[in-house]
Amino acid sequence: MQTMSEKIEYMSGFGSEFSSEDPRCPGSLPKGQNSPQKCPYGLYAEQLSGSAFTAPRVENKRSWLYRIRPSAGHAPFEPFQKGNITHNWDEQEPDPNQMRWNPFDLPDKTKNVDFVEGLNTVCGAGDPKCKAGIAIHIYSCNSSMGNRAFYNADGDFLIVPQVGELRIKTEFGKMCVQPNEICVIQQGMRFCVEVSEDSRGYVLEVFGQHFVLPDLGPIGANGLANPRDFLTPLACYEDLDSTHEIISKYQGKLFVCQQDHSPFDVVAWHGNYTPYKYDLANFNVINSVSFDHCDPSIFTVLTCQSEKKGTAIADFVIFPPRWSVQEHTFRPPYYHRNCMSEFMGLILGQYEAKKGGFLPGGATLHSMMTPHGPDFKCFSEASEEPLKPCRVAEGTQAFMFESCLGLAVTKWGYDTCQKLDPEYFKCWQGLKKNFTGSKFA
Ligand SMILES: O=C(O)Cc1cc(O)ccc1O
Ligand SMILES: [Fe+2]
Repeated sequence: MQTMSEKIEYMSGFGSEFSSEDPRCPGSLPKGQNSPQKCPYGLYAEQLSGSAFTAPRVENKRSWLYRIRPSAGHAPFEPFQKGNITHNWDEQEPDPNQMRWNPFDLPDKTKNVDFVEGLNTVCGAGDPKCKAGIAIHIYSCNSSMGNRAFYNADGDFLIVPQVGELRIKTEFGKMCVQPNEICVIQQGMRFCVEVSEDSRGYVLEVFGQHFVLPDLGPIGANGLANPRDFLTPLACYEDLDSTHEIISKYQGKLFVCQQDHSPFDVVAWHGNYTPYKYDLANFNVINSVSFDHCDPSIFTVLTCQSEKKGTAIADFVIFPPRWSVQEHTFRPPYYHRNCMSEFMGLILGQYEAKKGGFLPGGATLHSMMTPHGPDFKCFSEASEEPLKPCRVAEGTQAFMFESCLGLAVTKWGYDTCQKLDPEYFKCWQGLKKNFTGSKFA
């Protein structure tokens, strides 16, 4: 695939203490202290806090940015009326049905829509004011943000591109994120998305906590998503004295303000609170090599934990290409009723439990205790297939946002997008009675 990215370099590690200086300004990072009376090169020092000052050391997140001007120099914010972001979870009556969306529309070719204008909330729960909850959005855009920068005061964005490469300028430097890669841009970090084609993807927003790598327990010290495969940008500033717009997502609404310079004017920075990206192809898959279907938590890339031990406000789980070797086992996902909510998306190919109907760029939602599982065709085939070792999910990538919260579907998700498939329930209708009363059916 032709990419528009120049060769971008990154630093490797998850949540590490990084430091980076734009090579055009050697010595721009103050030595031995954060706030010198005068910073090198006449820069301003600014701290970005991603945790309470007093959070335990392992959870303490902050970065120091050395920038041409401090972020405070901007005109007042006013409401920004574009896009379909909402945190009004009462727009629709609750609906426990299994839901499936056909692929969400790419933007109308006659209009220019950027990443922020192209954000639509599908479902969610909770409230950023109380730092509790999540929102799931679909973005669909065809234009770059130009002199616009966005930051989310409410929480963190985990962005999953499905079509189109995103070139993301951040205060920390540049990232290029393609389908089958993801990135996380945490609370408060300013960024600008450039695209050169129709682009679409999914966003998981968490209000309360940051994403962490799951514990590995008996798996040991290595496996699943390895920390060294997470990539953080290198400092790269621009010095532009032209009008820029800053868009803030604050308490579920968008606001815009103007300033007379680029916000991407960070010459050097250090800290452990940064944006990062991850290539899903680097996921080290661990699974049963004897029998039975393991729970999909074995495929957790990142988790955002609730206060309740082991219970996620949101897990980001993938279904990567892998070997399937289990003996005397029904190998696809089992039939399931879950106390958690399961929102699934498809980046590429087909999902093993539903080879028809669930399409790349579409989604499903199986709410709390809503029964779901393999469709009729999958069940019939997998009950009879010879159990040889075989590759599954080759050339595909499905994923799940799993949450302990009950998710409410928005008006956009239910109605405006016009993608909800009323026929979805039919995929389980062919599951007939096989019971004969005799042990050997
Ligand atoms: O398709 C789903 O519903 C997701 C899922 C996958 C799996 O392998 C086991 C349980 C589960 O909920
Ligand atoms: Fe499930």
